[in-house]
Amino acid sequence: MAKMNPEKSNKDAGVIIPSAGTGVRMGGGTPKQFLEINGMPLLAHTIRRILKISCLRKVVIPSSPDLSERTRDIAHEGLESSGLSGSVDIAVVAGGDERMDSVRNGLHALKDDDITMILVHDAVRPCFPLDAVEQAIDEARTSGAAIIAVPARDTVKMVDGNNVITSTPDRERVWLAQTPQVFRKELFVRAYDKLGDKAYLATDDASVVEQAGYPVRVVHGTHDNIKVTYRPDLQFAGIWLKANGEA
Ligand SMILES: Nc1ccn([C@@H]2O[C@H](COP(=O)(O)OP(=O)(O)OP(=O)(O)O)[C@@H](O)[C@H]2O)c(=O)n1
Ligand SMILES: C[C@](O)(CO)[C@H](O)COP(=O)(O)O
Repeated sequence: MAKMNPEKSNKDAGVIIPSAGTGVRMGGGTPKQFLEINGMPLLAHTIRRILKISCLRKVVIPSSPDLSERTRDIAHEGLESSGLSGSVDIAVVAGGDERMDSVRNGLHALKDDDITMILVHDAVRPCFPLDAVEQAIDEARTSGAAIIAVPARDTVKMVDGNNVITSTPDRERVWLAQTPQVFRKELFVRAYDKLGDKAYLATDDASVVEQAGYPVRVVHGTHDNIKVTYRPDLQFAGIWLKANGEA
């Protein structure tokens, strides 16, 4: 029987970092994950912080094929600077048309790996809270699925096609989904299998699991954990990363 590398033996998680978007809302031609913040691509910041999660064994990055080499270079630089070359594997795979297609491809690359937990984290969320992620991993180990989210700060309105308010949901029960989102591998695979070819567009990973009928818990995140979407978000992320010792 093949001997397990001792540096990997206590690591049982894989992370999918979907990075195949084109950044339409950011504009400007360069996909936002390659824009520089404090002298480093946004994707590099996200990877370096993700590598601080102690149970990670494998990082899978869905990327558009023309940018896969650049993506691989950024990922390997991150791995080397974190001193984890011997204990974490990296794979870059093809992304898909929608975020959920990219995640599906990432999941395919992890299917046969000897891991029990899967995290999914946007390439463009570099300011996530590590302690909350560890809590979400613990929660998902026990209950199957947990995501980082924050309660709504503002009053929420449901609005019809004519911009008329139709209802005001109870704010106490409205949470905004972020990433990382964490799942037991066998449950996440089953949820995607259950979807099959159904035409269903999930804008996050928990939705796929909810559709399959499994409960997903929320763990309190932070409002700082923004998804870099518009130009000013780059500035916020730059300040946050400096203030938190991340270059
Ligand atoms: N087909 C897609 C679309 C998105 N993503 C990734 O999913 C994350 C969140 O998506 P979003 O912020 O919407 O990124 P973009 O799709 O690039 O942005 P936009 O919607 O403005 O075009 C990003 O890391 C993005 O690269 C992906 O891997 N594959
Ligand atoms: C997964 C996500 O980041 C959770 O908030 C979000 O749903 C992604 O949405 P987008 O349409 O790809 O920006």
